[in-house]
Amino acid sequence: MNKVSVEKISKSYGKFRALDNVSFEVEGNGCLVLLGPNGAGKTTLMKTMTNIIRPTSGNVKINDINVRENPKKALMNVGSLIEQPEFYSYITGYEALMFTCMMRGLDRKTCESEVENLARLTNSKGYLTRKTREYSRGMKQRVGLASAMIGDPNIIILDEPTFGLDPSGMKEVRDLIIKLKKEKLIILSTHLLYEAQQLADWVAIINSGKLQYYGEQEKENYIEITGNVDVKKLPNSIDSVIYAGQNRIIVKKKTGARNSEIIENLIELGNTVDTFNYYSILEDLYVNQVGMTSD
Ligand SMILES: Nc1ncnc2c1ncn2[C@@H]1O[C@H](COP(=O)(O)OP(=O)(O)OP(=O)(O)O)[C@@H](O)[C@H]1O
Repeated sequence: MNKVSVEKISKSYGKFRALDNVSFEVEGNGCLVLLGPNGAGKTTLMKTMTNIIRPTSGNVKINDINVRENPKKALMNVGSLIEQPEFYSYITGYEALMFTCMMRGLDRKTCESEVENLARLTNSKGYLTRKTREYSRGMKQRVGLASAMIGDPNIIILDEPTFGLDPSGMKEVRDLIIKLKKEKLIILSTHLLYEAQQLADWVAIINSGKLQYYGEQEKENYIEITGNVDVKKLPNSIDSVIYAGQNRIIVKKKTGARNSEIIENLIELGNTVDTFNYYSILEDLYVNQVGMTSD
């Protein structure tokens, strides 16, 4: 079972409410992406999940075990990377990983092969023997990611995992998460909607400490069609029109409707179709929930 239950979590810093009665439950394998503007409360939420801070009220349960009451048991199978990873500057990345691994109760030999394997996965092998004070932000991030994966946890919580990485590094990490989420529950925050579109099975949008939206990412239900399409001549396989402009419409298709069938029907009804592609409504959803920064 991989389950995280956030129950009515609030967190105040003095009079300021960083989190306000946030509740949701995520269960299964896949990736939950937390979205929201700077200062929305994403990191604070992840810190309550991993027992780094105590919520003012509410509970987080991992696999039904209360993180506050029984942190060791609740977090036994959880790996995390919260905020920017910092290491003692006088140790090497290898030593930092070995230390974390041994803290997890694994013997030296297992730790050596584990660190070797994670160094390969995160592409950090080339500099692991250097002191961490010499690391760039991206190098630290990769070692931090490796550290979050030590012991092969079933649940991994990552605060902006691609922050500071170069474009190839970002892709490597995204590919790694796509692989990991097949058999784990990943919870991550990001500001990159493209990343969220690629990774998310579920999306939570947080704004000013409140959960504004929680739902599945309906990746395959929305279609963008360009061509000469008349909204009065749409087949039954289309559920609703989200946007209609000149030569471009965005529609929600009916569950189970096949794309080839929709295209055929559109043409039979006298429309012309130039392009037909999946459309992510995540950006529309985000802007609807959060508004533009200049609002
Ligand atoms: N220790 C603290 N003391 C006082 N206020 C804090 C503290 N930590 C966080 N905050 C405030 O709580 C709010 C939420 O911060 P948080 O770091 O959770 O946001 P975030 O959504 O992760 O932002 P970002 O996307 O910029 O990383 C912010 O207004 C922040 O200033």
